[in-house]
Amino acid sequence: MAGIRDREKRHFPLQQIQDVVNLFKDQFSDSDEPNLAFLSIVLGSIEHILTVNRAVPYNRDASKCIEPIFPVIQLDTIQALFTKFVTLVKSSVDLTQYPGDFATRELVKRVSDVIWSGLTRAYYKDKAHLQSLYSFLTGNKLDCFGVAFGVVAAFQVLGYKDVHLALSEDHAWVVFGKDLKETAEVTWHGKGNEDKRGQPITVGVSEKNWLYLNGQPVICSREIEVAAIVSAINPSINATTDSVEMGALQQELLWQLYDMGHLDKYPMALGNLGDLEELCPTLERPLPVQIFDKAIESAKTYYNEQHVYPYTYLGAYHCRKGNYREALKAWADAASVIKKYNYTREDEEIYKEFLEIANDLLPNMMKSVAGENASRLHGTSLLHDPEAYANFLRFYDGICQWEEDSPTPVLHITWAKQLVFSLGKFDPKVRNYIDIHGEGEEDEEEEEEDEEEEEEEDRRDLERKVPQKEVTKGRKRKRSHKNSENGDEYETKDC
Ligand SMILES: FC(F)c1nnc(N2CCN(c3ncnc4sc(CC(F)(F)F)cc34)CC2)s1
Repeated sequence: MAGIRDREKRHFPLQQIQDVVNLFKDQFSDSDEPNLAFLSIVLGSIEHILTVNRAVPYNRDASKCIEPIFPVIQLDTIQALFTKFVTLVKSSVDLTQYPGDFATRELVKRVSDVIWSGLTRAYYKDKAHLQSLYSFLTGNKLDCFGVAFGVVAAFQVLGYKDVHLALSEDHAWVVFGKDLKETAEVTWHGKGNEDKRGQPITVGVSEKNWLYLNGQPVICSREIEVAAIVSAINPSINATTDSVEMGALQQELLWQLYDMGHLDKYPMALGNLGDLEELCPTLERPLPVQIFDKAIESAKTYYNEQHVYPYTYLGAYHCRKGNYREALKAWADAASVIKKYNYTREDEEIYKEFLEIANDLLPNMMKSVAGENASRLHGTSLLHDPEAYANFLRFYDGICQWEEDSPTPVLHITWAKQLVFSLGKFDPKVRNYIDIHGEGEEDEEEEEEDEEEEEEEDRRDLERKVPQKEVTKGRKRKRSHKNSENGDEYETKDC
């Protein structure tokens, strides 16, 4: 692994967002890999100054907003930290004990221990700004993602090309070896769970398990690892304020990675970009909904529809915009993904996501729609819309199916109370306009229709031989439409 070369040095000192964008562009400009440790230290040091230690001159005259500032990042600061990381990694691992081009499980565990032992004993693990090597090298603190990323960056320093980051929607681990066939835990997950560092993630562990995305995690290349640290940028200064400069830098870098195609297989990064574009739209760039749809298409194309967040990003966006029909459809689609999983105790994050939708967002949405007199009087309200009702039922059906065969229950009395509350808001007449059948029944119906078509074909044959006055027509097929991507169909008749 080369150190910091002229290719990096010539961009310093970094004085504005464009300098950082150019530095990143340069990292992808030739055959060498982007330098993960170096880039993480750069991003972490900028984030530290813009969010944690905002040495912004306090503006006494409150009427003038504080001029956006950008810290001047000196090369020697970055160089010192990078050297510290390289020294730590190279001095802790005696590579003569690990011959061969590919990493071994023992070496992966060793490097994970090196990062692990560099952490302070006790600290709040889910605090903000603990994701970068800047945090590791200046504060000895990393979050779950940061430890996994640190292991991959360390292997790059040691000259390995096979160790890569694997990302699910709430966990991170590494893949390594010939054809990236091996997997290993390198960090902890959640609270109160023993870490399983060094262990492989077997099919038995990942099957029907949301934490491991049923074997469909994002397997990063070096470029997608850069996208991961850009996506992990946290512009928040406190619970209510974000650094405009840090958010702008993250947005710029994500568009640069997007243009190079490095977000194509990374739905969550596309979701992050969609959220940033909602806050601060970039001229001549796709709209947030288009970006969220790209994330959905990416999850369909590369991850066999096993990812939930692309739909919850879209649903949250539509809910914020008051597009309640579209929000309902996105949430029904999200539930149609989660129903393929069994809920286990380490899935709290996605549980909280669906709990908020079912017991907070949906009821409030129904309340506000029920209050809209005009649309109610004209029957154009969502409460009269059979498609909205069908999506509402599909949402809850998905959650019930999620709970089925799960070792941990999902539903409790609050879910039931909120279901009754939301369900009761729909106009009773809407129930006359939908037919419900699962995937199994639909096959029967299709068989029936196939038989009819065969009979029809026989009649036409007969007619051609013995012309008759009239031939009875097959039964008229009701208009049916795919309400979801996974084959469940809720048929609606023309109302
Ligand atoms: F509206 C909802 F769907 C969401 N809003 N923000 C969401 N995020 C925020 C960003 N986020 C992420 N964004 C990019 N990459 C990753 S990799 C990962 C798992 C772990 F942290 F590595 F363990 C999480 C994550 C997690 C999901 S989902």
